[in-house]
Amino acid sequence: MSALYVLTDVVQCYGDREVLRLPSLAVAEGVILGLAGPNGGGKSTLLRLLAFLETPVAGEIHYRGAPTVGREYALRGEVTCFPQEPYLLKRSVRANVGFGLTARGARDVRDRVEEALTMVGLDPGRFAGRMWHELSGGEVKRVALAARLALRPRVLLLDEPTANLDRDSAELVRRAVVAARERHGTTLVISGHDHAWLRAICDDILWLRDGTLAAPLFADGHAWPETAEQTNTVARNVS
Ligand SMILES: Nc1ncnc2c1ncn2[C@@H]1O[C@H](COP(=O)(O)OP(=O)(O)OP(=O)(O)O)[C@@H](O)[C@H]1O
Repeated sequence: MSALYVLTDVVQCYGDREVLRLPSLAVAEGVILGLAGPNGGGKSTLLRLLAFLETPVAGEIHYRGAPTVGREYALRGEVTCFPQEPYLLKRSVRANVGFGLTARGARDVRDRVEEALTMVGLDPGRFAGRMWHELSGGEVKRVALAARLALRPRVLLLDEPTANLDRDSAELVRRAVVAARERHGTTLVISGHDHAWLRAICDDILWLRDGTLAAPLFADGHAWPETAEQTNTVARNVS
């Protein structure tokens, strides 16, 4: 696999406070990379940089082999974000999931909406015609995820996608994410506090604390941050 992102000496500050410092980080195309660590560790900040929503105050981000500085706006179309608290448009489930596809002029909107709903475990026959207010909180989250999956993005960045979900819903999200990579080759970066869930799905998990990369967790769980000695190890599949 080749590197999709390469970050070198990246620093991000809010005001005069440094919140992220990454000497070196590479994310391979097609990987599922987890971001773990305590509140305020810098996970969401890193996701915003990978989404090109912010520009670092220092350092370089390369995407698909080219520098990104000055091209952030154009590059945002390559990346789809799933925020911590996704919301739906005041429309039907079908209209919500199809919104981005219709905006892009896709022709097979109906089929792709149904595929995406099925991927998140929502039967299109039961759910597509429902209105946004006829859903539980967990269903809202899965509809919002289906709207992102329907776009078949190259990169999908998920900020705590299982927060407030019960075990069954979290499992459905896990399967949907795996399917996105298997069917469409999507690269996924996922932040979360549910370490067991992350370990079940991620090729690698990075541990961010106080804005720096600490010891890595591996998907097989053999190295927890308390005991690991390695630092600044990054997604292993980078060539
Ligand atoms: N817009 C902002 N302005 C100022 N400081 C910010 C802003 N966003 C985040 N921060 C600060 O940056 C640091 C990293 O925050 P970030 O949201 O990236 O952490 P996180 O690891 O995602 O946390 P959580 O697990 O709570 O979601 C924190 O100290 C936070 O207070």
